[in-house]
Amino acid sequence: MYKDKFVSAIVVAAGKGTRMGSEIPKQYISIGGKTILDTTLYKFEKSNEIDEIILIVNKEDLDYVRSEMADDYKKITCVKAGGSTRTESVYEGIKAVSGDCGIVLIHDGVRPFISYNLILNCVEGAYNYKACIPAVDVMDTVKEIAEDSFVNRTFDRTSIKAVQTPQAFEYELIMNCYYNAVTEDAAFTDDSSIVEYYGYRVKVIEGLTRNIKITTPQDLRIAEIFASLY
Ligand SMILES: Nc1ccn([C@@H]2O[C@H](COP(=O)(O)OP(=O)(O)OP(=O)(O)O)[C@@H](O)[C@H]2O)c(=O)n1
Ligand SMILES: C[C@](O)(CO)[C@H](O)COP(=O)(O)O
Repeated sequence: MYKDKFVSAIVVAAGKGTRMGSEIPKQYISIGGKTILDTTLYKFEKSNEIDEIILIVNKEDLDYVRSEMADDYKKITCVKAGGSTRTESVYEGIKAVSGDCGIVLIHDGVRPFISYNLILNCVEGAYNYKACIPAVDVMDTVKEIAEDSFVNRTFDRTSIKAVQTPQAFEYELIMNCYYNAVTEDAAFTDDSSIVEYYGYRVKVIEGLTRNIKITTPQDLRIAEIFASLY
């Protein structure tokens, strides 16, 4: 609980890992003796603020996860199949949270290096502002490139941030936004974009550089090092 609010964490792990190109989906690859997904789940299991975990996985992994993984986590209340996009998978999670849920955290199952402090800060942000996301500075210069591969424009980097998860929201706000968004044609790449799309303000807090999304084989090598540190 955070103050008077029941807090649900939705961990989405129903992706195929196309960019990783591994034989098994990347969330089941072991780093430092534990799968990436287990490392992520452990953080939410041990966080003081989290009351329940909703785990979203591929339909074909449901039996394995329910029988071999879910029992290790007392806070997992539901393991459910995701959809063909991240947005669909998240929506399955939102529909599965407990009735008394007040705050929802949505986290990528492949961001295992999240800290307890970041979880707390995101929950606190959702409590205070209804919508809160973590972000870090961008180290490269960011440009918009036209279809002909010539530069259109260069952004002012002081106002550009790279956004992470967990993204945290008041339950009613995120439920209403997702309920409407699933019928939209737009492709949303994070949860905040959906909330922004419906005109709500989203508070940005300091993220964590180690909270990487393991996406490519190179990320996996970095993750091996991080696993021995965090
Ligand atoms: N249909 C989907 C797609 C993605 N995800 C989850 O969303 C997170 C971020 O997605 P990404 O890193 O893109 O994972 P994949 O979709 O597996 O990777 P790729 O895009 O390379 O196929 C991951 O934890 C992934 O499992 C999901 O639950 N359902
Ligand atoms: C939600 C996210 O992790 C925020 O940075 C990101 O947008 C997910 O993108 P992906 O292409 O689904 O990995």
